[in-house]
This record gives sequence, structure tokens and C-alpha cells, in this order.
Amino acid sequence: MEIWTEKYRPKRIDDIINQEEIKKALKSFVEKKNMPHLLFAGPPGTGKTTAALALAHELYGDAWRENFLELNASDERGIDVIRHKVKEFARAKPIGDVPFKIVFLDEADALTRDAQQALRRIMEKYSQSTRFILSCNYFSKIIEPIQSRVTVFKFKPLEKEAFRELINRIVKGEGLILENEDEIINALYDIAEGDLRKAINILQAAAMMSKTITVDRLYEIASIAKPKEIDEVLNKAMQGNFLEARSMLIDLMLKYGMSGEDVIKAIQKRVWSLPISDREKLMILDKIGDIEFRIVEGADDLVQLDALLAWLGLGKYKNFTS
Ligand SMILES: Nc1ncnc2c1ncn2[C@@H]1O[C@H](COP(=O)(O)OP(=O)(O)OP(=O)(O)O)[C@@H](O)[C@H]1O
Repeated sequence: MEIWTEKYRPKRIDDIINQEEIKKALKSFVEKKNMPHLLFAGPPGTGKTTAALALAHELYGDAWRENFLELNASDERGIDVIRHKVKEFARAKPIGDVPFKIVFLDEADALTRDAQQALRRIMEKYSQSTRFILSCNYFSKIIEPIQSRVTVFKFKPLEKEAFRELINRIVKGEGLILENEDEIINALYDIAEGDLRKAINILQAAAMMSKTITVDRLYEIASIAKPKEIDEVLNKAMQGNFLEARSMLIDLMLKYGMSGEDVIKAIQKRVWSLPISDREKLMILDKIGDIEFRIVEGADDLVQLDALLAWLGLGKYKNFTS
């Protein structure tokens, strides 16, 4: 079975969706057969690895495998292993008419500051024959001496319409039937939070059971409650029906296997849709922040969720002082 994230990974720079400025720059590197070291920063599943691979395909054609080394900082058991692999790779000359090879280092922000210092020296040592593309989620976790030696590209999460375009490529390619296109796209977008890898994986898992994709199936696979179900709990709690809200919430946690943290995150996403004033929404978000902190610190999930439901039922979010 082929993994769809690989099967539908664009091979050419032009087929990458969105990230227009980045694509323009990458194409000029291909034209000039030259490029600086690069840093791709941005949330997971927004096309960083895809862009690096597409660049390699276009620069090297069929010889891309010989000229492209992919490493993952968190898999490589430390900087010494990375140094060793880069050294081996840089030893042989590039194949073809491009005068350098590419080392793609994913999750560079997983390296400690010391390891990053060592990485900077490796980059310098081999810069004659190699270019580095570092990929990270958090630009601020990359040390300044590296930041100043690379050209930075910031990858943005895909907007809804671009996301729809990508999902529709797969729907067409796999002959899927979407029960209701708008609802399915909205649900996938909500579940994946901009992470295309996550969206594609959930879609593939859903399609293994049936080519007809339903919203319910997507939420089941993602193990998160549907927005509507969370809204029902919140409404009950805000009407003061504590026991009913509590039992609905426990049912959801059992049905989807959600932890306290999952529930808090799901509630947090729904606050802006509640039929209350903005000030009241902010009060609730503030409270959710406290509760989430306590749960993460190890407080009992159910005690904390009970406290939130009770707080909502007592209408405490209405008692703000300006
Ligand atoms: N901009 C995009 N256009 C088309 N497909 C994309 C785009 N971004 C991501 N994808 C799809 O999503 C999958 C995951 O993307 P990719 O591996 O490039 O993410 P990433 O940004 O490198 O994430 P991570 O930080 O998790 O490594 C790819 O297989 C590809 O099919």
C-alpha cells in the first residue's frame, strides 16, 4: 500500500500549493544553479520537506538521489553522527553540472545550542561542496550564528481554498466520494490545523474503510469530538445543567479516547462560536488557560474539567470588572 503523503507529494516546484514567494526564489536557484544555505521555518506539514525535494528534483533530475542527503536531527543520535554522515556524503563529487550537493536537515531546532554550534562549523567546513537546507518549526530556537548564515523562508499554513485544492487532487486520484464536500473539507481543516500530512493521513485512514468519506468517520479516526458535540456540552454547562454536561463530556472522552488536555483544546477552539459577548469569551479563554496549565502540571483531569463546567454553570464569566 502506498502512503498518500508520498504518492501525492508534488515533484515539481510549480506543483507546490501556495508559498508563492518561496517557489519564485527556489526557481531562481535552479536557473542559476547556485544557492545559499537555506532555513525553512514553519509549522509541521506545510511543505518544507516537499520544497527541498522538489528543488533537488529540478536541480539534479534523475541524479537527485546521489546529490541529496536527508537527515533528521532527532533521529541521528547526536551531532557526531550527523558530522560523520555529512563527511561521507561530501567526499564524492556532485554528479552532473551543479557544483554542489544538498544536505537537508529536518528538525534542526531539536538540536541543543551546543550541537547547533557544531553544526555551524560543519556547514562552514563543507560549504565549498555542499549547501545545507535546515528545516525547523520554531525559527527562534535556531542560534543567531546560524540564522545569520542562511537565507530564511517562512512557510505559512495553507488557507482553506488551497487546502481544498490539495484534498481534491487526492479525492480525484483515488476516486473518493465526499458525502458533503464543504463539510468534509471544513472538518479536515479543523482537525489538521494546517498540517497537511495529518489531513492526508486521516483521509487515507478513512478511505481504508470506505471510499465514501463522512464527517463522523473523520472525527472518529482523529479521536476528537465533533465541534457540535463540544458545543452541546458547553451549552448544557452554561445553562447550569452541570450533571448532564458532565455525563455528556465523560461519554465523549470514552467514545473518542480523549484526554483532559484533548478536551480542553477542543473546548478552546469552540469558545469563539459561543453566543456570548467578546468580553465573556475572553473570560472563558482566560479560565481555560488556567485549567490547561493545571492539567499539564499533573492535576486530576476530571476534577479540573468539573471545575470548568461548574464555573461556566455559575455564570462566572459574566462577572468581569472593566
Ligand atoms: N504546499 C504544499 N503543496 C502541496 N502539498 C503539500 C504542501 N505542503 C504539504 N504538502 C503535502 O503534505 C505532506 C507533508 O508535507 P511536508 O513533508 O513537506 O511537510 P513539512 O513542512 O516538511 O513538515 P514537517 O515539519 O512535519 O517535516 C506532503 O507529503 C505533501 O503531500
